[in-house]
Amino acid sequence: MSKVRIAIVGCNGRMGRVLQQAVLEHESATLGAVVERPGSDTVGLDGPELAGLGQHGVLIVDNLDAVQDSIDVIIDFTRPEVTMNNLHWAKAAGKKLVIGTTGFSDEQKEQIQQASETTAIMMAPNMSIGVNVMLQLLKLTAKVMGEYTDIEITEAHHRHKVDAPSGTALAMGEVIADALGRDLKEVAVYGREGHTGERDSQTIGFSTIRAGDIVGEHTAMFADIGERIEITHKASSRMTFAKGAVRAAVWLSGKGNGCYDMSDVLGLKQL
Ligand SMILES: NC(=O)C1=CN([C@@H]2O[C@H](COP(=O)(O)OP(=O)(O)OC[C@H]3O[C@@H](n4cnc5c(N)ncnc54)[C@H](OP(=O)(O)O)[C@@H]3O)[C@@H](O)[C@H]2O)C=CC1
Ligand SMILES: O=C(O)C1=N[C@H](C(=O)O)C[C@H](O)C1
Repeated sequence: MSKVRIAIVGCNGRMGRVLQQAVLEHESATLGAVVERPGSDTVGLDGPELAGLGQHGVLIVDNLDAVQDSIDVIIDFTRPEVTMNNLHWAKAAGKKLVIGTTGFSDEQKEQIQQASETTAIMMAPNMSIGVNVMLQLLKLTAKVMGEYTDIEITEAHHRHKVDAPSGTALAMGEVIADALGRDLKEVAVYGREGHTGERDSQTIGFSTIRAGDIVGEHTAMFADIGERIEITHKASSRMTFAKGAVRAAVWLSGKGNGCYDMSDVLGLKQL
């Protein structure tokens, strides 16, 4: 079988560099293209070589038109506005799209859903296996203990992260709120300061840490009087996200139109 030809958009970024490595190491994938921002002074350079992976003859371009015939699936870990442009391009060009970017507005999420009616899209704020198993554990814990415990979500990331709370923390909140029949928009509390009054038992609290080189850490606490459960995931390497994204791209290459997530890729919905 021929290999799935993957384009990495944002190839010089923290994720872009490990994504190139993960594609090169995957037996069913090949690096079809590497893309950077228009006007980048890295255009024309060998993408993998710049990422410290040796020469592979895949030269950086600054637009997807230039590589349309060399790619099957796009992997995008950039910024929301960049991803939205790539979404429109993918739709017009009939290419499949894996979205790892976080920080979308509700309107942008709606546009992604709409595009998936005519394009295959896989979107997940966290592509590690561990976080997606954790989301299943949260569903179970919320159903058993959520009604009588105080629920707090904390997350920690590196100093360069630009969105907060993380996409993963928000997904954790959504899974828990859904399991409890609550609307996250109504019950989420994003940080506390001053005279806050006592805790409202229906709320789900979020706390954010930005420091140093933390790759990504997430905890959900379900606290009662006398006991509490804390479910934690710690990523210590971006390769865990990159491997998940490449696995998703290869999986998506065989799928029809629709909006999929990591639980589809990992077969967690059948559990
Ligand atoms: N789903 C998941 O599992 C994970 C998701 N993420 C998310 O991925 C995103 C990226 O994170 P990270 O890699 O740390 O960020 P970086 O800022 O390191 O990387 C983003 C890259 O995109 C490039 N870029 C900007 N504009 C364009 C454009 N128009 N075309 C092509 N490339 C462009 C940037 O270039 P320049 O520097 O010149 O602006 C940069 O190289 C974030 O939203 C983050 O939250 C991160 C890890 C895991
Ligand atoms: O920006 C990051 O680095 C990460 N972002 C994702 C998120 O917002 O949840 C996933 C991961 O934790 C790393």
